[in-house]
Amino acid sequence: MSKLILASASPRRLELLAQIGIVPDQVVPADIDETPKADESPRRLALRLAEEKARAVAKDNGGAFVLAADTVVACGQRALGKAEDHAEARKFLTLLSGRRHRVYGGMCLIAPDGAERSRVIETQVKFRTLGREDVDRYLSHDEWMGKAGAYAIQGHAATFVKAISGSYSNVVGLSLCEVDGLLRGLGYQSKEV
Ligand SMILES: Cc1cn([C@H]2C[C@H](O)[C@@H](COP(=O)(O)OP(=O)(O)OP(=O)(O)O)O2)c(=O)[nH]c1=O
Repeated sequence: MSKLILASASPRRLELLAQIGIVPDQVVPADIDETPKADESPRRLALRLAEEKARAVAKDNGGAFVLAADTVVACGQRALGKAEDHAEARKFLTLLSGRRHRVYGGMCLIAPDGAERSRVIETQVKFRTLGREDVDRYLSHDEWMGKAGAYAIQGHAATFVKAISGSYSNVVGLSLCEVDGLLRGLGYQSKEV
């Protein structure tokens, strides 16, 4: 049996893993700087942040599998992380209104022997046109907080989604298809399965 550490403060990621019977032995959020680098694409950003989170936690936790992820919403070449405040959340939602955007899920797994595997999963999401009253109503609740792009597809923002192509769980925070493959690929043995 292997020890698994989830390097994430996201309750969504814990819930998603529970959905497939994976219960991490420990949750250790990684405290890293999530500022994008100059000219860094949203895809590269999601990958780099997932890797940095995993490495930061693995450094102090030998003998365990360490799993980390990062979600970035991309509109054109613009990366939308978590909105800082109401005004920025409004800006993000207005930008996404009526458009197709991409959600990049970076994921990184480090094995006890130091082997590291990472990947980025892309999901395309098309929003319907959002009127001012849609945005006002959405922002009157806290759902936008702490979510890349200032929306939660698993919440009320489901009503914004006209079409989705690719992994749904990737948008929520962790592609279950890919994480299962990654864990099996590096030899993680779950207690549950
Ligand atoms: C687009 C979208 C994002 N999200 C969430 C997933 C992530 O938790 C969050 C993006 O921020 P992240 O920086 O990826 O994750 P986090 O800060 O919540 O946790 P940690 O860095 O410790 O792992 O947005 C949703 O819950 N629903 C959605 O529809």
